[in-house]
Amino acid sequence: MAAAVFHQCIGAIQVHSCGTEKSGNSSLRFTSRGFVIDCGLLRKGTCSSHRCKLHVIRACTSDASVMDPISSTSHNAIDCSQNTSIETALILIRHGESLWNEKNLFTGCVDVPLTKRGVEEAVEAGKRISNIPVDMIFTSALIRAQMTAMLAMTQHHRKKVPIVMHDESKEAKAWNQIYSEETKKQSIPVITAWQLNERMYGELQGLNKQETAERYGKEKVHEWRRSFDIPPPNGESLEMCSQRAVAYFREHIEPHLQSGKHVMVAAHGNSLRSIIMYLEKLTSQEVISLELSTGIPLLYIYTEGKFMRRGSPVGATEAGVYAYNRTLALYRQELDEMLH
Ligand SMILES: O=C(O)[C@@H](CO)OP(=O)(O)O
Repeated sequence: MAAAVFHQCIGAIQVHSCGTEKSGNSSLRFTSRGFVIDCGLLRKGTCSSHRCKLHVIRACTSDASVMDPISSTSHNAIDCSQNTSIETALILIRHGESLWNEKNLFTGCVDVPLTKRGVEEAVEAGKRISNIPVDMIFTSALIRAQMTAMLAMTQHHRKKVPIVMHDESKEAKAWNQIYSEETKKQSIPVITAWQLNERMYGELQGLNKQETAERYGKEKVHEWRRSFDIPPPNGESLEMCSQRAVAYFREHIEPHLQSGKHVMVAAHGNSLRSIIMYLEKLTSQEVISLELSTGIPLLYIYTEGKFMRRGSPVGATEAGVYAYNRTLALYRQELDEMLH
């Protein structure tokens, strides 16, 4: 039944439609008036089978106030009598191009900033996710990931202020306290963690990739770069990197998703490959052919302990990006109402 499919998509809704029964790949498109059901029968506002004009549905009544990022209250549990499971967004972004990417040098844990192009990539990434809610940001301890996260957030429609949390000492913690609840609500905590750093490339750090291949042979260098368990000289293998990155993700990031927070993670090629390996249950064979572009955000929806990949939002105005689940759709509705 079509209605059942809709219920799966966004929870309890009122359907003003012809009640056509058609199962399959129905999807929801957001408009300023509500959610347009695209059940495959709807074309340009009329149902091709039944000439039913209004295929507009609204989510169940909910004040769905969005995010209080710093306090731990979650507002995602929407008061619908049906489907109350929490769905949250996880955005992963590899940093934009760095000065050593540009020079084709092994970078690893060397703390190199973005190029001008990297800055532009980060801004572009921000546009793509500008309508996706973000309650918390995790970045590595490296400036290229932090720059990417901050630049991306300059594009976000919510205009909340990302604030780097400093809890490395008692003093640091005390000295960056915020004393206004209202200001806290307009902030997004940014947590930095070395565990999300790029894999440590050992004695390859600072060497040119092309010259290293000429010196040690292409196969050897490919093995260092893309095997799962063979480390470069005195560096970390992908397996070693994945042990710390995935442990951090499971202990420190996943609980926030579970509690209803929308999370963005800005990190690196290999720490993100490790996390994606975990999210998508890739084998060590599969992960070695996974490549991530700089500055392209990837969206996952977390619900009931599962991660569902939604690809990369293709643009801030792309219809459909926001209707992946009812929480995102309601968030989008609030944004629209706020902006117009
Ligand atoms: O140099 C590095 O730190 C990484 C990412 O740029 O390189 P690779 O893609 O070879 O793992």
